[in-house]
Amino acid sequence: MSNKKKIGILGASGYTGAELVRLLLRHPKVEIGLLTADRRAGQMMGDVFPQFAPYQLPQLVTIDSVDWAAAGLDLVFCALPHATTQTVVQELLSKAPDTKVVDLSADFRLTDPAAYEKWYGHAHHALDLQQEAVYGLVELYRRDIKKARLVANPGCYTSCAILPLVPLLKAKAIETDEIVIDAKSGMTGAGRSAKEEMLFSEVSEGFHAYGVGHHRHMAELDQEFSKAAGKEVTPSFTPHLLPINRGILSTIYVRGRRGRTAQDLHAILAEFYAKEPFVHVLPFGKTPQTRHVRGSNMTMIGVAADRVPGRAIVVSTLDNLTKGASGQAVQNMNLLLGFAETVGIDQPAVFP
Ligand SMILES: NC(=O)C1=CN([C@@H]2O[C@H](COP(=O)(O)OP(=O)(O)OC[C@H]3O[C@@H](n4cnc5c(N)ncnc54)[C@H](OP(=O)(O)O)[C@@H]3O)[C@@H](O)[C@H]2O)C=CC1
Ligand SMILES: CC(=O)N[C@@H](CCC(=O)OP(=O)(O)O)C(=O)O
Repeated sequence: MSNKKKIGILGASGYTGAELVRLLLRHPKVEIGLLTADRRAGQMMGDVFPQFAPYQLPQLVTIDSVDWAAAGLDLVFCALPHATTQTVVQELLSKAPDTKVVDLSADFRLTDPAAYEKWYGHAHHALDLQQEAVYGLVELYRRDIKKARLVANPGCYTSCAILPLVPLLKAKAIETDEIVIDAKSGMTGAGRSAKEEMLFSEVSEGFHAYGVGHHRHMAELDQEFSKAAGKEVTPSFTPHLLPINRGILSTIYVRGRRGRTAQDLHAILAEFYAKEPFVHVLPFGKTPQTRHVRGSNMTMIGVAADRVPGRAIVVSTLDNLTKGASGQAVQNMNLLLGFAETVGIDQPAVFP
């Protein structure tokens, strides 16, 4: 009998679900025991994504057909649309309370029920689980994640901004009311379901901002920044849609506090992440590109001086499907199941 841990992926026919399959196929300590889909239930992964055709994988089934108590799953990844997730996770944990869950949606990321209701437009349906969930950004919450049952994997834009900014806020090294995050994402960030505004002809050869002044990731940024600073922080944040498949790059403008220079801010980040396997701080003045992290679980951060006295420019990049979603989720799984943190996710970016 295999002593590998048995893993389920809900929403395996979507982009983050498929990225989980890609990563777990190379993971030596787990086997995939369940894959679910909605419209594509009944198909094989190789029918939906031909790159998986050579691999032995379970057939895609509906969530309703799963008997959670009998499934014998050690851990379930939930890669479903927002709001669908809450009732599914509630049902799963009521029938199989020892199963660990890593949820990739936003359903359990916000600790304040009022903030959830405000930003997502409806009351939360599983408030007890919302309170139980641990925010799954490993570099900041490693100790809590190891003890958790339900982990709320962070958003992709938010990871790309929280990783560079939280150490600076914790060190009280930047002014909290002058943070500007100018973020750009590739199109897989929007998921695989067909949407008119995501057609090639609507996005290629162009570039635009969206969610201007009201994107829901602001709630997550406010939560994590305020916690780090010990006071309310509301940054400016504007997402843009890039006509590329994978990658987020954020250009972040900050002002050093009490005479802190850009070099001081760089030193804080370099020290904070010196031992982290998935965050790389570049030498001062150098900035990363999305292609340096494509397909890897790495976040790259660069810091440079602004010509405006007292200000610094921080550039941060990650792959939205990997460190921004499924790679981060596997990093969480490794902690939850007691594996070394880097197993299965230590490959470098694809080249070129
Ligand atoms: N894409 C990204 O970069 C990131 C995504 N996320 C979050 O991860 C989650 C998944 O995103 P993503 O993979 O992009 O989404 P996709 O739209 O690509 O995939 C959604 C998956 O959920 C299934 N599904 C849809 N509706 C239902 C339903 N009502 N009941 C059961 N299953 C359903 C789909 O099945 P079928 O294919 O059969 O319709 C598909 O497998 C979302 O909450 C998203 O916000 C988080 C960070 C980054
Ligand atoms: C390019 C694009 O559309 N990106 C998505 C965010 C990515 C994501 O999935 O974040 P959540 O998990 O919080 O939904 C958006 O702006 O809605």
